[in-house]
This record gives sequence, C-alpha cells and structure tokens, in this order.
Amino acid sequence: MSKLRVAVLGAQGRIGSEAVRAVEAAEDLELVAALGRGDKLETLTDAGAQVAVELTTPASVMDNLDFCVRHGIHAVVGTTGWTDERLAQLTGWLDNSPETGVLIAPNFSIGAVLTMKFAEQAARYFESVEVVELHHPNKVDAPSGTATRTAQLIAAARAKAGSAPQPDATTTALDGARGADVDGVPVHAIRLRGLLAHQEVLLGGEGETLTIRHDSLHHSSFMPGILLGVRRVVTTPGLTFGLEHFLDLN
Ligand SMILES: NC(=O)C1=CN([C@@H]2O[C@H](COP(=O)(O)OP(=O)(O)OC[C@H]3O[C@@H](n4cnc5c(N)ncnc54)[C@H](OP(=O)(O)O)[C@@H]3O)[C@@H](O)[C@H]2O)C=CC1
Ligand SMILES: O=C(O)C1=N[C@H](C(=O)O)C[C@H](O)C1
Repeated sequence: MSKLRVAVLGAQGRIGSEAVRAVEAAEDLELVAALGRGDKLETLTDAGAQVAVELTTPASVMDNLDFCVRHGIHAVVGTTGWTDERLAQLTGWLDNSPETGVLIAPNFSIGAVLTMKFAEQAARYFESVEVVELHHPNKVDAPSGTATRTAQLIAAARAKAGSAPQPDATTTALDGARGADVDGVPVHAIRLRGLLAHQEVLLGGEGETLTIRHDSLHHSSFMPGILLGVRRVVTTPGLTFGLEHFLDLN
C-alpha cells in the first residue's frame, strides 16, 4: 500500500518539530515537505503533499489553509486563533473544494479532549464553573484555544439545561481580575516558565467542588492525535472541529 504523503507547516516550531519526527517515524506516512516561515507554499504541490499538518501561528494559518484547500490538500490544524468569522471563511473555501477535508483540533492530546468532554457533562450539575489554563511564557495567544473551546462547550451545556447565571457578587474589580468572559464562563490564563500546557476546570455547588485537571508534560502528548487526524482527514471531507469526532468516546 502506498504511503500517505504528508507535509508539516511550522516545522521548526515547538510542536511542528515534534510532528516532523512523528510523521517520519510512522510506517504508513511519508514526510514530503517541512516548511518554515518564508518557504514557498508551492513546495506543497511540487512535493505532491496529500495532507498538510498546520502548526504555525494565528497570523499565518488562514493564508496557508487558503492555499491548501484551493489545491485539494487536506489539512490537520492545531494552530489557534479561531473565531466565527474565520470558521465561516474556511467553510466557504471548502464549499468550493467539496472533496477536501480539514480537521481543526483545539487540542490533540487525549487527556485534554476528555477534560473538555467531562467538563461539558459536569457543567449543568454545578452553580459555578471557571476555567484556568496554564502555559509556557512563549505562547502568543490568550486564553488558549483549548480553554476557549472548553468554556464554549460548558456554556452551551448550561444553556441547553436552562442553568441560572453563575453567582458572582463582584461590583468592583481591577481589569482582568475576573478573567476573560467566554460566553459567560470566566477563563483565567497563567504564563509561567517551566510549564507546558495545563488546564483546570473548577466547578462549585453547595458544600462541594469538583476540579478536572489535565497536564501536557511533553509535546509527545499531541502526536497520537495528530497522526490519527492525518489518517482520518483524507476520508472526511468538509470541516471537522475537534478531535473528539475521530474518537469513539460514547
Ligand atoms: N492543537 C494542539 O494540540 C496544539 C496546538 N498548538 C498551537 O500550535 C501553534 C504553534 O505552537 P508552537 O509550536 O508552540 O509555536 P512556535 O512559535 O514554536 O512555532 C510556530 C512555528 O511556525 C513558524 N511559522 C510562522 N509562520 C509560518 C508560515 N507562514 N509558514 C510556515 N511556518 C511558519 C514559526 O516561524 P518563526 O519562529 O520564524 O516565527 C515557528 O517556527 C500555536 O497556535 C499553538 O497554540 C500547540 C501545541 C498543541
Ligand atoms: O501553545 C501551546 O503550547 C498550546 N496551544 C494549544 C491551545 O492554545 O489550546 C493547545 C495546548 O494547550 C498547547
């Protein structure tokens, strides 16, 4: 059987360099291109890439995906910075290239995907819920894509269950003291040397609290998810948002 031809964008970055090694080590995949900033996107078509793994920056990801989708190259995207406007633009591009698949995964690690799932399940049983994400200080975006997605899932679950607004008597606060408001869920971002990627979902009810915590201790935690995405995206046209859609979680 022929190997799937894979390119990595952001190949010199923290996660991109790990992805290059993971693709090279996979027997069913062939690394045909490894692009850094300034490299020509035509390298992808010249190399005959079938799947691009996009691990760059929020400022670069849209141009890269525009090129990939126009050329029928499937994409597995870990880069953050997704807004409704960006998703609508990407969906429009995919409508013009109906056989192309794009997976956007806010987080590729199984523990983080489960954290989101558990938080979504627990959200309606507690009066209060807040998200704390903790990352290395080189991260350029805050809050993290994972925390934003977690808060959105929590908010949607609470809205569906008809949950009351969260109790909070704060009337005066310094800017940022109560975190960012993501659909009514406070999200707090910590940047600390020594950390990689961590998240806590704090839930509180009368007389009890529940904390769901996940820690990515090494970039290797993201690799099985990336490889699963690469193998599945080629037979999944259109936009898939979240690795959970490629996992049997029920
Ligand atoms: N979904 C997930 O599970 C994970 C997602 N991420 C996300 O992945 C992204 C990258 O993270 P990280 O590796 O830590 O960041 P890095 O800054 O270490 O890596 C990004 C790399 O992309 C390069 N780059 C920038 N623009 C382009 C471009 N147009 N073409 C090719 N390469 C380009 C950068 O080059 P230069 O240094 O010259 O700017 C850099 O080498 C972030 O958005 C992060 O949040 C990270 C980990 C897990
Ligand atoms: O920048 C990172 O490091 C990470 N980014 C992703 C995010 O913003 O959620 C995934 C993970 O948290 C690591």
